[in-house]
Amino acid sequence: MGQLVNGIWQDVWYDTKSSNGHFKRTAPQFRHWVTADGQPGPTGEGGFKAEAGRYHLYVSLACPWAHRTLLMRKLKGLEHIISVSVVHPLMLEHGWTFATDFEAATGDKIFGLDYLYQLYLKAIPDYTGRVTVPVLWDTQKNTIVSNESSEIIRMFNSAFDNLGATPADYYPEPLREEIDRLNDWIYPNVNNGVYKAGFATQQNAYREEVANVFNALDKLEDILSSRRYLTGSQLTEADLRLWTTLVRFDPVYVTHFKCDYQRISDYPNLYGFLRDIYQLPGIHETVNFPHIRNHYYRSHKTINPTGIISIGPKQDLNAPHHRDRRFGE
Ligand SMILES: N[C@@H](CCC(=O)N[C@@H](CS)C(=O)NCC(=O)O)C(=O)O
Repeated sequence: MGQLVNGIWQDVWYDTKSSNGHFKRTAPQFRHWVTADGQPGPTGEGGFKAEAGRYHLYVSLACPWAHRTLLMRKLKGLEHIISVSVVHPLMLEHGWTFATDFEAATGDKIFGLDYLYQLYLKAIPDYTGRVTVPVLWDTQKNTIVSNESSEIIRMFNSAFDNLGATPADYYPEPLREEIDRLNDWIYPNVNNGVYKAGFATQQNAYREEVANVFNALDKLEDILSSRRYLTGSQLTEADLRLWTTLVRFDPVYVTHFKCDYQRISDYPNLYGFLRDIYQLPGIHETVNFPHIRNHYYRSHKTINPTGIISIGPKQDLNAPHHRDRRFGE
């Protein structure tokens, strides 16, 4: 765990002292957009035209943010258009590495690098900042297009549609406002909420953060009691973004991040929603529990110094959910 400072790797843990024990996530710095015609997107520069085989996605199978991008790549049928490298699940003194001594850790398929930070240095030799996954790499311009998953999934949703992507829209125009509103509170309270609870270093900070997590889960349970997905009958990016946290919740966040007031399996609707999406075609192939559980329990030495991986819950994600029948779809 660490970061780059003026192009030099420094092995330091998150600073929570300056924020009264609260964990603060820093903003990603690469914000260009791949677009169908290469015109600039909402941020960054233009020149990143959608082309088959041009872009490469670097992910961790453990990371919920990287998982969003893998889900969208799968649902949009982009596997033959965008290739992927998978980092090793352990993130220790060198940050994410390309070691291959773990099943499904592929190494760096483009450059054969040892560490992910070396990729950031290829983009900006004196880069200062965190070295995070996912990363969308442009093999033509030899740079990082984006390291912000919420934007990468929007690109995947539409930019490659003329190149044979599966025709489906997970950010449909009529639902955009509602999706944005959902994302706006689900991200701080749930996706990042569990990290803020888990990385808190003062009791008050933890109490505040963990309460936010469960208040938000109660609200979500209520929404999902009357509709199959968050905005109704259609699966959208808001569902996918929530889901990558839910699938990690009982196996990791309950014990490792001390989010133990309730499990997802204690919420009938959230648990049904979790199983519903898990059972959609192709989705379970993006889930790798050995990466997920090894990453968290063995990488975060400040909160789990022994590196012992808990036994984990008894959970059958293939059990019937009946949400399709219940909501008439
Ligand atoms: N805003 C980023 C956040 C990604 C992120 O924080 N990824 C974590 C892994 S789950 C990471 O790489 N952390 C390394 C670090 O913070 O040094 C996104 O959504 O793409």
